[in-house]
Amino acid sequence: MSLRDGAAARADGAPATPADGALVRCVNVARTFGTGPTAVVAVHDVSCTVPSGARVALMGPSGSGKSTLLHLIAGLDAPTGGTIAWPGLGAGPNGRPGPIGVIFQGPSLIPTLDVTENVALPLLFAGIPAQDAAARASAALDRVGIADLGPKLPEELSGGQAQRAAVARVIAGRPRLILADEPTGQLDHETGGHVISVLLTAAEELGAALIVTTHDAQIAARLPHRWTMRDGGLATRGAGPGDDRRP
Ligand SMILES: Nc1ncnc2c1ncn2[C@@H]1O[C@H](COP(=O)(O)OP(=O)(O)OP(=O)(O)O)[C@@H](O)[C@H]1O
Repeated sequence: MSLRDGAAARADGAPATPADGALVRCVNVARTFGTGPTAVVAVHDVSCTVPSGARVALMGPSGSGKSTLLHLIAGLDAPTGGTIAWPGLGAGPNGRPGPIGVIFQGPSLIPTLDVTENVALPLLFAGIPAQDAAARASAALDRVGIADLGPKLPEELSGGQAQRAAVARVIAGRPRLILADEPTGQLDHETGGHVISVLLTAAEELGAALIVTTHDAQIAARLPHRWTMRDGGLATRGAGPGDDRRP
């Protein structure tokens, strides 16, 4: 698979094009770690489409392959089988798919940088001039309700504030797809609910699709589309209230 391949063949053989509204298309995707008797099949035979505007809760037991699938969709990892294409996103710098924002499990802020610098850093890496990056970082922090925390170091933030900062870092990049890997896993229920609200608002304002992995049924209920993984496969699909679309 080439990460530049923005028009890989669909399962029916037709080219995937932005015109069909698909941001991401996975066809028979597999990811095996290692080889031989100790190989771990983390994901197998997953076919799914992420339409623009999707709001997906990706659920499933621990070890069922959710994070692995998310990393594949993000283009941070390559499948060992099948194809992934990003027909609605195209290729960004370095051949990686175009604007995708990823929020990882647990703390992800660089401890020696203040919050504004953390949010601005990916913009600097993307070649945006320092002054513009700082302005976009401040605006993103304002959007998630922590404008006053810009000068703080990550260690001075609560868990919920740190996740808001992680959301701000994603917003600043203006992604068309946001992937959040258990963004509320280390937060109490109420704080987690606020973080999901911030994510949903951000996705709405950016016109971005959103996939959130979670073990929390109440968090999942905030998203209309439900995908469930089991033993590396996508076991059930659709299933949000009033929505039976296939993934
Ligand atoms: N880098 C790796 N090397 C080897 N095995 C891995 C690697 N990453 C994941 N795995 C294995 O792949 C399987 C799926 O892991 P994954 O993290 O995708 O599950 P998950 O559903 O996200 O779990 P959780 O809900 O606990 O985060 C597990 O058996 C895991 O041990």
